[in-house]
Amino acid sequence: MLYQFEFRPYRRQFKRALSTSHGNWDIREGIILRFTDDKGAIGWGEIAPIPWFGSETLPSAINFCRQLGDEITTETIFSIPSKLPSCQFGFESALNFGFWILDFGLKADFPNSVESATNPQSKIQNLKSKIAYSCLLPAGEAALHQWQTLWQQGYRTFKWKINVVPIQDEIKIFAKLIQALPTSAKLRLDANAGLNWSAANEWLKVCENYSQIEFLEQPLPVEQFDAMLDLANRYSTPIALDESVATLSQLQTCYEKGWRSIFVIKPGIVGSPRLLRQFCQQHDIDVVFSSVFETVIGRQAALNLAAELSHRDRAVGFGVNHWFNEDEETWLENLWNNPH
Ligand SMILES: O=C(O)CCC(=O)c1ccccc1C(=O)O
Ligand SMILES: [Mg+2]
Repeated sequence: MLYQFEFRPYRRQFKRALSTSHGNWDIREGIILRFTDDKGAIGWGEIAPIPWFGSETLPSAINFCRQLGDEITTETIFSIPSKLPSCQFGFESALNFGFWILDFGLKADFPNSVESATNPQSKIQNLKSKIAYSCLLPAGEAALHQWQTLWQQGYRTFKWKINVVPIQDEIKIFAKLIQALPTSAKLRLDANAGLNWSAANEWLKVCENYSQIEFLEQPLPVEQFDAMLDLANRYSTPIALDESVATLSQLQTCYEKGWRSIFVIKPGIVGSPRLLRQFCQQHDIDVVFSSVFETVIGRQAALNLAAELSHRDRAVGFGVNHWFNEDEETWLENLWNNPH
C-alpha cells in the first residue's frame, strides 16, 4: 500500500518544568505525521522521542522523515530499524489511526476525551473509557498543594517523582503527602534511576509502613538489574522497571533474565506496536502503560494498545494533560495549517 506522506516538527512548552532525578524538562518536541491513501482517507501518527531514556534523538527522527520524500509504503514502515523506536511507533500507528474518516479537519478526527465514543471504532473507545488513569503530581512540596484538585477531578492513583530534593527532606514531604491522601488512594514513587543502593533501601523501608504505595519505579540505574531483582525480593513494595525496559529489546532481555515484577511500557518510545503486541500476547507480564507527554495523536494510539494489552487492573500513566496549557486540538490545527 502506498500513502502520501507529510510531517510537521513541533515544540510545546510545559506549564511548569517537569522535575525528575535527571533534572528539569521544559519543552516537549516531536513530529506529527500524516498519511493520505488513494481514496483520500487520512491517518495520523506522532513521533515523540525521549533521548535521555534511550530512544533516538529528534534530529535523527527528522532526518529519517526527510529522506522518505513525500510517499511511503507499508513495506518501508515495517522495515524501520529498531534503533529508531519512536519512529517505529509513530509510523506504524499512523497506519491504523484515523482511516475511518475523511479529512474534515483535525477536530472531526479526535473526540475530546476517550470517553466520547463518537467514531466507528467505538469498541476500542468503550474499552478505553474503562481504564483508570494515574495522575502525575509535581515533584517536591508542590505535590502537597496539588493532589486535592486532582482528586476532585476523579484521579485515585498518583505518581510522585523522587530523588528531586535531598532524601531526608523528601521523606518528610512524602510522610505528609501519604498522610494527607485518603486511604483509598494509591501512590507510585518514581526515582528515575537516580537512587543508590542505600537510598533505595531507605525508601523501601519507609514504604513498608504505608499500604497506599503501589510500587517504586526504577530505583537504580539500568546497569544495576541484579540489584533491582534483589530489592524486588527483599521488600513487600513491588518494584517497577521503566528506564530498564524503555525499548522492546530491553524488555525482552529483562524478561529473559527473570524479571516478573512490574514493567512500565511507554508505547511512544518502546518501538513497533506489532512486535509489542506479539510479546505481550506470548508472555503474561504485569504491565503499566505510560505517557511520554505526547499529543492527542500519540496518546490515542498508545491508549488503543493499552486497552488491548493490559489486563491486570493497573492504572495507565496518562493523567498528564494538566502539564500543558493550550487546548490541544486548536494547537494541532494551528501546527498543521500554519507551519513555521
Ligand atoms: O508514567 C506516568 O505516570 C507519567 C509519565 C512519566 O512519568 C514519564 C513521562 C516522560 C518521561 C519519563 C516518565 C517516567 O515515568 O519516568
Ligand atoms: Mg518512570
